[in-house]
Amino acid sequence: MQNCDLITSHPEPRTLLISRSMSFSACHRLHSNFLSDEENKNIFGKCNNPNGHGHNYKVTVTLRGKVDPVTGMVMNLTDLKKYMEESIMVPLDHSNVDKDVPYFRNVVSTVENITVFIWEELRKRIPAGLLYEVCVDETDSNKAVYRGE
Ligand SMILES: Nc1nc2c(c(=O)[nH]1)N=C([C@H](O)[C@H](O)COP(=O)(O)OP(=O)(O)OP(=O)(O)O)CN2
Ligand SMILES: [Zn+2]
Repeated sequence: MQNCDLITSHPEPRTLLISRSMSFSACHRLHSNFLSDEENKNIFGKCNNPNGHGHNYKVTVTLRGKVDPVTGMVMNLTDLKKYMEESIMVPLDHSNVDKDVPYFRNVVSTVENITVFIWEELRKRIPAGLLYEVCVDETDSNKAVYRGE
């Protein structure tokens, strides 16, 4: 047995988490079509201002899977980059989330719902069972994490 075999040999392929991050900029307004103007103002406060406001969102996508013994990869991170560009950058970057993204026509653009939207978009593209977690930082203080439950 050679030295490199000693390092990598294991009875079964090892299971790891791998992650990639990407940032996008967008504006939004917290507003529910199912509430009155007064209720919207009471619940969402300054974030209900009709002029909207913007964020630089940071999204981290984590996959969980077995390392292919030949390639040494759970998934090629360059492929993950492509899936993230299609799922995050194309629909959301430099958008007015509430007006430009049909999903948010009747869904409030909270960081929770944006995180679920991104999960659903990624799920259409990433091979079954690999997507583990989507984390969206809306500000330095506010974030949401979704694992598909
Ligand atoms: N559960 C949620 N609550 C709030 C969300 C959200 O997405 N989910 N979003 C907002 C606002 O849109 C905004 O993004 C953050 O508001 P806030 O934390 O009040 O931001 P500040 O600029 O005041 O940040 P400071 O940390 O106070 O500087 C609100 N709530
Ligand atoms: Zn906001």
